[in-house]
Amino acid sequence: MESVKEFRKGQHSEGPASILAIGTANPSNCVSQADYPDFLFRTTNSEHLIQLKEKFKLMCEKTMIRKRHMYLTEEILKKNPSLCSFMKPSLDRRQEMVEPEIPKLAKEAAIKALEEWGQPKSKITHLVFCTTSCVAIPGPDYHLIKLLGLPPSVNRTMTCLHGCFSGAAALRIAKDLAENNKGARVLVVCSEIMTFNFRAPSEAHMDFLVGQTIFGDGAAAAVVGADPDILIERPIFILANTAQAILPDSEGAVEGHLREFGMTLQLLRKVPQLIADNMQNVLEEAFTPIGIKDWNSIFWIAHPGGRAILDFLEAKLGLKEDKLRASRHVLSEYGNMAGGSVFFVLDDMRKKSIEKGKVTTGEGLDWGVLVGCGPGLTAEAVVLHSVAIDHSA
Ligand SMILES: CC(=O)CC(=O)SCCNC(=O)CCNC(=O)[C@H](O)C(C)(C)COP(=O)(O)OP(=O)(O)OC[C@H]1O[C@@H](n2cnc3c(N)ncnc32)[C@H](O)[C@@H]1OP(=O)(O)O
Repeated sequence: MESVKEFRKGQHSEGPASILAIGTANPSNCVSQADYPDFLFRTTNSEHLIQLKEKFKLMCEKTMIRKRHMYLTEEILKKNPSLCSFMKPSLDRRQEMVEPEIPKLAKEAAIKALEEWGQPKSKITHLVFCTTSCVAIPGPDYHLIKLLGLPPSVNRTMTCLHGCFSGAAALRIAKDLAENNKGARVLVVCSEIMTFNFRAPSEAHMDFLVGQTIFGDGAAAAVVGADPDILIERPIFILANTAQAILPDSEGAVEGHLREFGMTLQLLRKVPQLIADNMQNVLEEAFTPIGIKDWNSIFWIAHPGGRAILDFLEAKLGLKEDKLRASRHVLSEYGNMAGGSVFFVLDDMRKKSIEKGKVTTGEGLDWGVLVGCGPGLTAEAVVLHSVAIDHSA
């Protein structure tokens, strides 16, 4: 009989986990940022708040967001007036709406990732599902298994309410699963429809309004696995190392509580400063084993949390202007879609790297970092290694 030690040896992968495919999806309804103030103040009967609307217009302009996808349309809002008040009880309606939609949107992204991967879905062994938009049992992970027709034996992990660091956290979990279960193929999915955030404007609660200038709806999926069969699988980014930290003196900086009127949102103005001030330590923790200290020598997948966050990060770390290009592009085209955003950035980076004739998926560079910051404040970093691009293929 094999010893436990021998048996365990056979359970580990030989090499590190990689991202083998990426898919993204958004609701078809798309709102231009320039039109959003009219949309918000009209649908919430707030047109009389003339000064607040002017201020909101300016805030929208400063986000550097061009458009966002939103599940909520004027038609849906007309049928659900409780969402258009500031604080009327509306949690029931909000949850009833998103519970079926979160797995549906997740399915769209997952199908694209599975198609790119090109392998039978019966080979998926694990599912990591993240959302901050709904709470239900069984959760959207369960419904996604059914919608995709995945085997009922798939091992599920659901992370709820990790907000904007959930994408990075999901990759950390997927890496651990793939490297500790030989042959595992992990489907990672983040799906957000942020109806909790929509409400009438109030001058007394500006953080709600900041949320309404930046959040967008979207889902992203990836297939993660170690020891790829290079005849049939193509790694895109290798997951080399991970690190998570609660940032010092950041209590209450991003906070939310589920209440009868939806989710509260506390977003302190010092969020961009706090993230920027602490990023050096987060990066050192993640990159010390690799020996990299020059943050301009790596490619960047920063969570597009808001324009000010990217600006502060760039200034504090002395990053060259093009380092956050992919994050700024995703922010501009989709807004902040919480955890899924970093997968949109990864997708953009590998596609642009091919288009521009770069030698690797990381804009021609070898090493890179994916960072997400969210409630806590919690920062999560994933050290990535790019993969060579064969332009002759
Ligand atoms: C959900 C998660 O898990 C994690 C997340 O990603 S949470 C979201 C994280 N994102 C943020 O915190 C947003 C970061 N902020 C920004 O990008 C920018 O501040 C912004 C685009 C919203 C505005 O741009 P700006 O250059 O700061 O404009 P600025 O002129 O200084 O501010 C405009 C108005 O915004 C409002 N404002 C900005 N940040 C605010 C905040 N956190 N709370 C309340 N009001 C705020 C203020 O009313 C301000 O007007 P006054 O100066 O007259 O008070």
